[in-house]
Amino acid sequence: MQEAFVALGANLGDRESSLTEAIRRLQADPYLEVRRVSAVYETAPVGFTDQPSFLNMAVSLVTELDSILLLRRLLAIEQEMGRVRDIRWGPRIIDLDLLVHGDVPMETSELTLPHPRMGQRAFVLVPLRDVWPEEAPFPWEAELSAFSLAEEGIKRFAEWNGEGLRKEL
Ligand SMILES: Nc1ncnc2c1ncn2[C@@H]1O[C@H](COP(=O)(O)OP(=O)(O)OP(=O)(O)O)[C@@H](O)[C@H]1O
Ligand SMILES: Nc1nc2c(c(=O)[nH]1)N=C(CO)CN2
Repeated sequence: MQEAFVALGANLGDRESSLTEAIRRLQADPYLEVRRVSAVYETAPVGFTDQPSFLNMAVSLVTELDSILLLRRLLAIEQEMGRVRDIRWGPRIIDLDLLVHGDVPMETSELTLPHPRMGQRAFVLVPLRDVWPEEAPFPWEAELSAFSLAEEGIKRFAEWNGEGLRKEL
């Protein structure tokens, strides 16, 4: 069993329902065991900026699957939920990115691990920090502490209460 970390994002339609649905699908997958679920953050769009703000979160899970099979299950969830691919970095109902799986880096045309852009993305590192094991050093601590969350347009939006999202008051 190896631990994996997955980033989730949504900025089209009912963002909260999409994230809830994606987590339910991960939890229902017999090959995956979801361990921790981060808080939900509302984040300003990065890359292609003329699009609605995102909700972002992260989960940790354990699995016997190899990294490619794990990625394919994540892509299948995106597809089943109706994700349409058009603009690169453009708006989407749901996005599931594999950030890290075990400690083996890899680079193929289908999958690069760790995710090649994660260190530059506060919207990934902030939720990832929530689910990173306390006993292990967080490898992107320096990158994370260099971000100003206000400047990055990141604010805490909701929590996962085990079944769904609970809005922060
Ligand atoms: N670590 C990874 N996680 C997810 N997809 C990856 C990864 N490495 C390579 N890919 C490949 O990238 C392809 C495009 O992914 P996707 O459409 O989610 O990109 P994006 O979210 O628009 O941009 P970004 O990759 O910058 O997050 C996937 O089909 C997959 O084969
Ligand atoms: N704030 C934010 N910006 C993005 C996001 C995202 O999830 N959150 N995903 C992108 C494509 O991977 C591009 N830009």
